Amino acid sequence: MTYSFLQFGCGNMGGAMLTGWLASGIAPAAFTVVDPHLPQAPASVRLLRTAPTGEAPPRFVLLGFKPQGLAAATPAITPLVGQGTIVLSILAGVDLATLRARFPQAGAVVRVMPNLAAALGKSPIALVGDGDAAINAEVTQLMAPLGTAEWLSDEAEMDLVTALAGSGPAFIYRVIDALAAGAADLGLPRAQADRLALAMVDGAAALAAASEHGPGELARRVASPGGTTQKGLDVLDADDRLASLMRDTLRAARDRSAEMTEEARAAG
Ligand SMILES: NC(=O)C1=CN([C@@H]2O[C@H](COP(=O)(O)OP(=O)(O)OC[C@H]3O[C@@H](n4cnc5c(N)ncnc54)[C@H](O)[C@@H]3O)[C@@H](O)[C@H]2O)C=CC1
Ligand SMILES: O=C(O)[C@@H]1CCC=N1
Repeated sequence: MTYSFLQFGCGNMGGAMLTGWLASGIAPAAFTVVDPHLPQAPASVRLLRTAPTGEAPPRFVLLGFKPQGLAAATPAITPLVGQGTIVLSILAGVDLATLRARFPQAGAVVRVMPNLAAALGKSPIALVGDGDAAINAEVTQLMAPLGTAEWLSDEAEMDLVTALAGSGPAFIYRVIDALAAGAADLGLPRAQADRLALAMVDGAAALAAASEHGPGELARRVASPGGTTQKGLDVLDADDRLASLMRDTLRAARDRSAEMTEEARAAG
């Protein structure tokens, strides 16, 4: 597959996606990055400070800047979006209607919600768009090197999916940090606690991903009756503690995504 790919914004998330694509063997020459601040693009990727002029619209345009930058960025991007262009947007909270209003001439607009593990090909990639089945298949193929594509049946799910799949790594990093901090408080040297917590989470996630069993059954298998694990699980489970903490966390992130949708609509 050859790509003609123009990426606006190559920071944390756009950079992770580009890293994932390049690692999969796609030729760097397939990509042009437009970013006013990126210090350096990966080797052989064309880096421009402003949108190119006089060039034919590419097959893919990726919007990879902050959601609040969409209105200001639109005039420079518009001439590069043709009827044969698929606009891919990773902008949290910017809905298809807003994107379509900005790029009415696009062949399709597709919202993409990845996370930073795209750099390793291990991101969930939530997708929703207004293209046909052939376009969706093409986008699925494009996303394959970054992780697991998951098309949503309803765009309304995107706020919650953003909380879970997009923001989720930050929540897990907090958990890793809290485990290590807890162990340090209870007496382990902090650096050792950090190493142990990270190795444990890495192995536990890999095992869960490889296992035919769900996390509930895996937890049961760790917990010997009358042993240490059950005592800890009793603390997490008491009064629905962990479950309600996770629900509240996701709700807050989801609601912020919905607010951002309104803000992006209001920006015109
Ligand atoms: N950071 C994350 O884990 C995730 C971020 N996202 C979304 O990705 C987008 C980018 O977020 P980050 O990468 O974290 O931000 P960032 O601040 O690291 O990167 C944004 C980049 O866009 C560039 N930029 C700003 N205005 C531009 C313009 N008009 N044209 C071209 N480039 C421009 C900046 O120079 C910067 O390099 C956001 O819309 C966010 O909602 C989505 C999923 C996960
Ligand atoms: O925090 C944010 O708004 C973005 C969207 C998902 C992850 N980062």
